[in-house]
Amino acid sequence: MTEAETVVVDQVTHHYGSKQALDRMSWAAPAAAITCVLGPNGAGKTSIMEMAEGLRRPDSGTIRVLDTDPWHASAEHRARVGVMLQDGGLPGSVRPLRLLKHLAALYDEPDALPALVDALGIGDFQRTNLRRLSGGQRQRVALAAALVGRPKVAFLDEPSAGLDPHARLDVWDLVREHRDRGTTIVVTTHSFEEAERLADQVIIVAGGSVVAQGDVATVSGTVGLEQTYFDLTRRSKDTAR
Ligand SMILES: Nc1ncnc2c1ncn2[C@@H]1O[C@H](COP(=O)(O)OP(=O)(O)OP(=O)(O)O)[C@@H](O)[C@H]1O
Repeated sequence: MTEAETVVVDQVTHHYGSKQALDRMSWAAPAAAITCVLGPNGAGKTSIMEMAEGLRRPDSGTIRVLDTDPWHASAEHRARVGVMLQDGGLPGSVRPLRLLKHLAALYDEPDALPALVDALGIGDFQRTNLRRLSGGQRQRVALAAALVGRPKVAFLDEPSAGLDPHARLDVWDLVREHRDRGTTIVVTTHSFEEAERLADQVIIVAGGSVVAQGDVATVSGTVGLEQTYFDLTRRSKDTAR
C-alpha cells in the first residue's frame, strides 16, 4: 500500500456456499479521488464493498482501508469510514432531519447539516417519516447519512440509481465536493454517464475479477467506455462458461 492509496484489495477470493463471488480480485483506490466500480449484475461489486466496509470477511486475500484490516477495525476506524448500502438500511419510523442530527452528534467534526440537507434537497421532506418517503428521497437521506461524519473514505453502493436527473446532478456535485475536501470515494454504478462524469479512476469487474482499471480515458481507449465495457464483460462471460 502506498501513501497515495486509501483502499487496497489484493487477491481477494470469496464463496457463498459453493458459489464463487470473488476470484482473486485486486484493485486500489487512490486517496482523495473518486473510483467508480462498474460491472454486470452478480459481478461481485457489493460483495467487495461489504468486505471493504468490514461487514463481511473474505475467504482469502487481503483488504486494507486507511492501512487497517476492515474486519478487525476499531470504532475509531469505523468512524472515519462512510457507508451507503444498496438498500439503505435506514430506520423507517424516524424523520430525516432527526436521523441526521443524531448521526452528526456521533462525530467530532460533522458536516454542516443545513448545507448537506440543502445540497440534497432533503429540506422538502425533512419532517416526514422515512418509511413514507419515495425510494429516491430515502436514497438521498442514505447518502447524507454516509457523508455527515466527513469520513476519510466513503463507500457508496449505487448512490444515484433511480434518482431523477436533478437529484443525480446534486449527488454528483456533493460527491465531488467531498472528494475536493480530501475524501476517498468508491462508488458502484451501472451508469456509463456517471462513471464518465464523476470518476478519477474506473474499475470494471466481471465474474469476480477486475478486467480493467485506470482513468476514464485509458480504460475507454479509442472505442469509448461503453464499448470497452461490453467487449470486456461479454468476453469474460463467454470464457467463464
Ligand atoms: N448473501 C449471499 N448468499 C449467496 N450468494 C450471494 C450472496 N450475496 C451475493 N451472492 C452471489 O455472489 C455473486 C456476487 O454478488 P454481488 O451482490 O456482489 O454482485 P454485484 O456486482 O453487486 O451485483 P448487482 O449489480 O446486481 O448489485 C452473485 O452471484 C450473487 O448471487
